[in-house]
Amino acid sequence: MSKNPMMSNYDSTVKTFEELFAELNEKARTRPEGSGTVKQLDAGVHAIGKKVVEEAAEVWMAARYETNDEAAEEISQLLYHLQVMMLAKGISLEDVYKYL
Ligand SMILES: N=c1c2ncn([C@@H]3O[C@H](COP(=O)(O)OP(=O)(O)OP(=O)(O)O)[C@@H](O)[C@H]3O)c2ncn1[C@@H]1O[C@H](COP(=O)(O)O)[C@@H](O)[C@H]1O
Repeated sequence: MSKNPMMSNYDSTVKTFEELFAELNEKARTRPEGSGTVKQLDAGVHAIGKKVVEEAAEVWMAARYETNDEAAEEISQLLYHLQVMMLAKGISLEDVYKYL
């Protein structure tokens, strides 16, 4: 069990932010049939940007009116779409982390 209270629900079997980014990079490279990520990338930066804004609004509404678990799910979807945007633009994790 982690000593960090922010990580108290962390389960080592779940996907991390870095692991998802590596998976999405691989999808972009290999372009498997049926991948939603490939479809998003093909739709382009403008369409991906709309998804980012849509998911951000869903995070806001879930945080305001729904449970923490529902808000967490919306946050996961926002993180996913931000990663798709990073891939579409060729922005790496390091490019973002240097500003954190
Ligand atoms: N984590 C995600 C993830 N989060 C959100 N989404 C997509 O983001 C959208 C958000 O869902 P909404 O509830 O807003 O649904 P929606 O508005 O009805 O969705 P759309 O009609 O716009 O597709 C859904 O279409 C999901 O497919 C995700 N799609 C994929 N992943 C993961 O990305 C990886 C690669 O996925 P594929 O490229 O599809 O193989 C896998 O590990 C997936 O689990």
